Amino acid sequence: MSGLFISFEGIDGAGKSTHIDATAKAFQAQGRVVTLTREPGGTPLAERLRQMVLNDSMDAMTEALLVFAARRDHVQQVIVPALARGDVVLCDRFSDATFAYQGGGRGFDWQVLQVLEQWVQGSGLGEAQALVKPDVTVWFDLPPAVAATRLAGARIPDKFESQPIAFFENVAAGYARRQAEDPQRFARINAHQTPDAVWRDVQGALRQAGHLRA
Ligand SMILES: Nc1ncnc2c1ncn2[C@@H]1O[C@H](COP(=O)(O)OP(=O)(O)OP(=O)(O)O)[C@@H](O)[C@H]1O
Ligand SMILES: Cc1cn([C@H]2C[C@H](O)[C@@H](COP(=O)(O)O)O2)c(=O)[nH]c1=O
Repeated sequence: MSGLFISFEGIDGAGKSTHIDATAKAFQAQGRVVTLTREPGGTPLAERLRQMVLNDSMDAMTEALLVFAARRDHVQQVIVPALARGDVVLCDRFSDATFAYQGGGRGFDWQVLQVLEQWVQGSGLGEAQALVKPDVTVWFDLPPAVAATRLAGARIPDKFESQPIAFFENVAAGYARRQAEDPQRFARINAHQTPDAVWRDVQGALRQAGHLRA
């Protein structure tokens, strides 16, 4: 059986985490082995880099280089081996988040991010070849003002969660640009609904793509 790579994306508070466990259970009920992971993170080294990215002040290029360094380790150590075993890999954020947050949110150069993506998710030798990238990206699309209301008081905000709504408008624009560049890969979910309705749409999208049975 071949592996399947699904990423979950959206601005902070959009509702990704609420639905990733349910997605894992749905695949396990169909006899699939699931690898649940996240970015930045997923390996001991990448989790250490996560702490820096989420807590330390730095410029946009430093942030981009650290998240790609974490991704390189994660791809090599976890994602590629899991896909080779035939697992379903469910990843809470992947490279679209870098384009959305560092590209859209921070205004870092989109073309430089595309070069880094080729290097990090390819062979690392700069050769033109198939990238390690999600088969499906489930994008939880939620107005930033609604996400802010959901997060208010829920936990101590990290560096990104403390950003103003204007920042998240730019992050959302980054996600929209990524979707426009690769529309077949994206399942855009209206996350401004009840959790049950969002879950129905997530299942519907994965069924329509032929990955979940009814
Ligand atoms: N459809 C929904 N309607 C109302 N509240 C929701 C909905 N989905 C999730 N929530 C609540 O919103 C908050 C954020 O949800 P969740 O942690 O799943 O978001 P997230 O996208 O994973 O956020 P982050 O990326 O910041 O970790 C939680 O308190 C959760 O219970
Ligand atoms: C992968 C990735 C993530 N980020 C940001 C986005 C979030 O604010 C945090 C991760 O926190 P979460 O609770 O796991 O969603 O990191 C980023 O800026 N760039 C990235 O590439």
